[in-house]
Amino acid sequence: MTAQQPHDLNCLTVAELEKHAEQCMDKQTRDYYNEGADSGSTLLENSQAYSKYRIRPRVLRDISLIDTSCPLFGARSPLPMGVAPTAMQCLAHPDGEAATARACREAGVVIGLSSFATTTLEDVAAASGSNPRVLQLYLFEEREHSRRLIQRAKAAGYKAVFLTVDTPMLGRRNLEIRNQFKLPKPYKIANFAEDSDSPASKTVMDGAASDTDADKREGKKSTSAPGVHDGEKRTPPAGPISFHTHAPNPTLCWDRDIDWLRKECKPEMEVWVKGIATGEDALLAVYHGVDGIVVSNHGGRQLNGALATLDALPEVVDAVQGKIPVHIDGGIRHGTEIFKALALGADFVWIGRPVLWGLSYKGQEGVALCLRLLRDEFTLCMGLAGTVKVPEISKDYLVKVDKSGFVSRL
Ligand SMILES: Cc1cc2nc3c(=O)[nH]c(=O)nc-3n(C[C@H](O)[C@H](O)[C@H](O)COP(=O)(O)O)c2cc1C
Ligand SMILES: CCCCC(=O)C(=O)O
Repeated sequence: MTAQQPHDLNCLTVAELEKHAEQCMDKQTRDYYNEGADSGSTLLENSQAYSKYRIRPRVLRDISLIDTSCPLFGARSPLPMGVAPTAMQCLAHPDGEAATARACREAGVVIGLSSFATTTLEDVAAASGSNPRVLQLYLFEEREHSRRLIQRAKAAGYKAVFLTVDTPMLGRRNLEIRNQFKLPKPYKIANFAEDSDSPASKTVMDGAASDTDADKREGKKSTSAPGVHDGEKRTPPAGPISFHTHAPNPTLCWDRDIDWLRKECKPEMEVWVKGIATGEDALLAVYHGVDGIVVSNHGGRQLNGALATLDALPEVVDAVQGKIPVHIDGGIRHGTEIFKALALGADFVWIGRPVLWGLSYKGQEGVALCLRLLRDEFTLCMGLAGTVKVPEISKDYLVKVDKSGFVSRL
């Protein structure tokens, strides 16, 4: 990714990228990617939260040399921005996660790979070369699947495991239900294709109609669903691995699971938790020895009515007091918003849907475009605000504007 790259005159903003992507995706994919849980108010507020803050630019500061780099996993990242893990990218483009990985490599931007990717973690590692990658983990009740995945990630040079902690149950996504979402042929939930050798597994892995998913959505009896305690012993979900059945794990808890994960991952890989939204849980994360946290509400796809991530960020930053890095995702659509998140104390941001829009627009080239737009906007914002190094970005550069237009310093 070079600064001299010519503009795509049809697409100069992430908002335009979203419009193009709408034309490129089929309805099932568009609905799955873009929707939030329930009414979608948290999805909306994740973005709107950024407009409550305005930037206080400083001038006459010689900003001729701007350094956008920051520390990440013991090395330096050229930008305080990575690609968030999002499932099933082959829905956006046949090249899927491999295309995203190649664009990330070109830009030097870290890629987060979903457990529920349509490309194996080994193929993504090959497409990444020496570029950093992290594996997002859904820790299954059936530990062996997760243990194998962790070992494979270690062998393939992943820097960290990001345990998603905001999915003890699956959020209610009505469009997904109405569309009877299923992964079309020939795509597979690639990382688990080999784990599923029963005939029943095969149908789901091959992308055929997923009765299991439909049953789960319709509330038919499942061993994994939490509910009123009826005295029966829980048994982990059996059969084909699909995200409806296996990703939500209602048994996850701090003591047993975080300690287990640290033992499995370390020292080769760091252990992070993704989906922290309160100061209390941030403190628990520090207590349990995780290497970092991501303030996230899963892009508004889990608990609707939860606080926008930018609004949750200050209490998390206060609680952590610099002991571990604090990252954030959700609703970031412009480089100035990266600046605002950093000014409020985040060390790094992750970008979800805009990357999927880029991928559906033009595959690898579209992801590269998305990363370039955000990079250029962020660099411009740093310069126009009078900052030349990422650590200089602080709350001194922001004010908050309330509903009546009253402006207050932070
Ligand atoms: C289509 C889609 C699939 C996602 N899949 C995963 C996933 O597999 N694991 C995960 O932890 N988060 C997943 N996420 C959440 C993202 O990692 C991230 O938290 C969110 O997209 C950030 O919000 P943004 O899309 O507004 O940038 C997904 C999000 C979307 C939109
Ligand atoms: C738990 C579902 C797996 C994919 C995902 O995380 C999402 O669609 O948001």
